[in-house]
Amino acid sequence: MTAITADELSKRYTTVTALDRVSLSVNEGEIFGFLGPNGAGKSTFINILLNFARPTAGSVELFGHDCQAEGVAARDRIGVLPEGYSVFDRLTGRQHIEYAVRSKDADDDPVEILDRVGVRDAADRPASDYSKGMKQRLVLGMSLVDEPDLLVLDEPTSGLDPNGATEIRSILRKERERGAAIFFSSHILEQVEAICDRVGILQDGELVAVDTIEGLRQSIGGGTKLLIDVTEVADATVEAIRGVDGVETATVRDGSTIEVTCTNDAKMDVIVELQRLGADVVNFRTEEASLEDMFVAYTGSGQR
Ligand SMILES: Nc1ncnc2c1ncn2[C@@H]1O[C@H](COP(=O)(O)OP(=O)(O)OP(=O)(O)O)[C@@H](O)[C@H]1O
Repeated sequence: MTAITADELSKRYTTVTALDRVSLSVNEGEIFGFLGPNGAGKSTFINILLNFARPTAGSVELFGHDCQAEGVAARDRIGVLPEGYSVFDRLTGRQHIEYAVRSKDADDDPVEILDRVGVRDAADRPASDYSKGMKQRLVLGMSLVDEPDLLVLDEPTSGLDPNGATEIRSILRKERERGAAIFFSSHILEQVEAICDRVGILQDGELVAVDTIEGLRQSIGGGTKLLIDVTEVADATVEAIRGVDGVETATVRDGSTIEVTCTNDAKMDVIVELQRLGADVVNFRTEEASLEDMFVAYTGSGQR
């Protein structure tokens, strides 16, 4: 059974189409990255999952239960880390988890959960004393109560430093190991690339791509990135490279490196074109396309 199944899901506000016929499925036990720039519609999708908003058309199910018509049953097997969550300043970490255990009518050991999210040593301190990373892990811990089969996380690593983000990712990997599916929204590409089995890219409410990272790489033509160091870069040279068959993007990095994403077959054509234009090539090397390169190729926009 799939964890999430969206079928032609649309949401229109008065003047904005926040979601435009989005169809996707998230399998049990996979980490799915839901990626898109600000305003793409990620939170709207999650709000409909949680029945905080109703779709204008289409539907979405959690474990076979319609999120609107059978909201309670749909949410029964999920844990949620909402965007912009807050903690209760006067309650300790332990009291937060105890609260979640009671409200889910579960029987988890709060200390074991605090241990899993790395705040066991601070169990009896008020949450107001916690760092941002600790607060984030504490709220993540609340979402882990009752062993949910799906975790829905809205920007779980936003505002964290790289160490904080790494800690969250390692907790999520352990959740996947025990069989949970994870739906993870983010506009930070590195976060998604580092952990997700599959990625969906949302742009202006439309799902423009959904695939494994490797699959996305293949579909932008093998996804090779060519880095060419030249003594001088002329705009006309970069423009001419963009015109070579098989080239997706060509940009200038650090003033003297031309960065080209292209199919494997186009690599030599790019070098030949540079020679034809009289560019003085000092060095060239290849890299695999990153998720950011793919994001640019799919949405035509930069990161953040
Ligand atoms: N309640 C609302 N009323 C009107 N428009 C809304 C409402 N909620 C969201 N929108 C609009 O819908 C679009 C999608 O917003 P949404 O918050 O889902 O995007 P997002 O991808 O989560 O963005 P971010 O990464 O900034 O959180 C935006 O244009 C937003 O302004």
